[in-house]
Amino acid sequence: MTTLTTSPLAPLLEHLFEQADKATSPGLAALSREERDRLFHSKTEYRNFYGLIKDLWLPVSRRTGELLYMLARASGAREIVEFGTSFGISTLYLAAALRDNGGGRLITTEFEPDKISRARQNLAAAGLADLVEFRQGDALETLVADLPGSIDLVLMDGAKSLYLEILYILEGRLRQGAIVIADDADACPEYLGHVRAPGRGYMSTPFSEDIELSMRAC
Ligand SMILES: C[S@@+](CC[C@H](N)C(=O)[O-])C[C@H]1O[C@@H](n2cnc3c(N)ncnc32)[C@H](O)[C@@H]1O
Repeated sequence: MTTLTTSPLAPLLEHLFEQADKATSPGLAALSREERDRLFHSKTEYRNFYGLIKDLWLPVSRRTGELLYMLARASGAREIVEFGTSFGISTLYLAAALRDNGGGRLITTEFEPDKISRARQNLAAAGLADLVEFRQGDALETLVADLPGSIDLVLMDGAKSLYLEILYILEGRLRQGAIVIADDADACPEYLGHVRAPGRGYMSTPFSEDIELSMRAC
């Protein structure tokens, strides 16, 4: 029996994935494919882009969620940082792993206030709110202070154009053996270039559904 596979979390996740599937975005529908692509990759207009599509949940898949839970459990993670909370689906998987590891802290950050508020409710409904510290604002600002001295696991799932900048902020605190999971990493070639380059201190491999799985090796 695990927190992930039992009530209240298991039925809650089913319900949330159903809700996520139903969400639509007038903001996204109004954008041309070219404009969508440009904003998605922009390093300066990501705030505008995610504001336009704020009705979408954009959650990790169930498989990726299970992978997050397994990686956090297998590594015995106690200190986790998440970039990109949205409605808190990935947060639920990671917080469940912390609970089953015996406790810890998950710092998660999101700039849409309505999303943070819904994520808070979801974590409370799962009985996992005590493990999560929500930081509202741009991760480039919210993650620069008050971080754990040693980070065990990072999930990158916010604006793809910022993955490398966020990694630079966290890098000095990653413990040896720390795991970094980057969702939709193909959208961020400069990030992939860094974690895959010899001599940068990582082992890294593409893994499942557009994930880059990296480990801080030294
Ligand atoms: C792909 S969604 C995250 C999905 C979430 N991890 C889940 O599985 O439910 C990306 C989220 O990151 C947020 N975001 C993007 N860039 C951000 C930034 N620089 N700072 C804070 N939040 C950001 C967006 O508003 C959006 O809600």
